[in-house]
Amino acid sequence: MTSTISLGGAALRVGVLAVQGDVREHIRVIKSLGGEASAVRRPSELEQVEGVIIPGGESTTMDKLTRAFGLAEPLRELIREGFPVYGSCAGMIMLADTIADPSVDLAGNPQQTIGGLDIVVRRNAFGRQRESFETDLPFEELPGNGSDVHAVFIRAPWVEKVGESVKVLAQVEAPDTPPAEHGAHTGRDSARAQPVARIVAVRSGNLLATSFHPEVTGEHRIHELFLSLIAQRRAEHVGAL
Ligand SMILES: NC(=O)CC[C@H](N)C(=O)O
Repeated sequence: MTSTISLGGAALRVGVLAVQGDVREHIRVIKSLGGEASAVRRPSELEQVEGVIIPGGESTTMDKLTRAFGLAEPLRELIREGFPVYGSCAGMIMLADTIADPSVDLAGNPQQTIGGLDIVVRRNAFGRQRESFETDLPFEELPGNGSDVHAVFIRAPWVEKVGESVKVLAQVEAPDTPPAEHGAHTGRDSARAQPVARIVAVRSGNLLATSFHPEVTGEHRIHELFLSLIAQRRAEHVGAL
């Protein structure tokens, strides 16, 4: 497939944060769409790219390594300037301003995030019974024919609250489990619970986040949407010169 998302012939340059997690699949999808994709492990590598993907993985580890590699502060600064970032699963947690249930290390310090997205996320929110599942979801703002997205959720977070700047792009029906029972509810509990819609994809300006993993199913439209945010930003910058 050739990309329609390039400007002046130069491919869009996307970095994938490569301190931990599911890096290779994102690089493959961006390349298949005609973009340039590279792993980002050093602050200097951030200067080579026009947008960053924060992949799925384990947000506690990712937080520690992102700070240890000196990437957290430069990323925050870029986000303040409108730099496009897409976070998937643990990446969504890293972009959230607030974690409802952060993990706490032995010294009593809660995990941190890069932030920028005015949302509250809950980690591992779907509980044991639906720890990993797949489903088809309507998803707003996608390029193409508007058909549902096949979404794979792996110990995924959901978004519990969104600020005014945040647009909800997708929701999924899940049993209405009280927070105290997260991770511990039984089949009987969920049979009693009424399903409610949980937010699983959001966008705020150039920040995009999904609870699920589109990169493992051959679904490319979410990456295309992300590339279009980068292309738009490049056009604005060129226009401003
Ligand atoms: N697939 C994922 O990225 C899982 C995220 C993980 N549960 C976390 O809290 O970091």
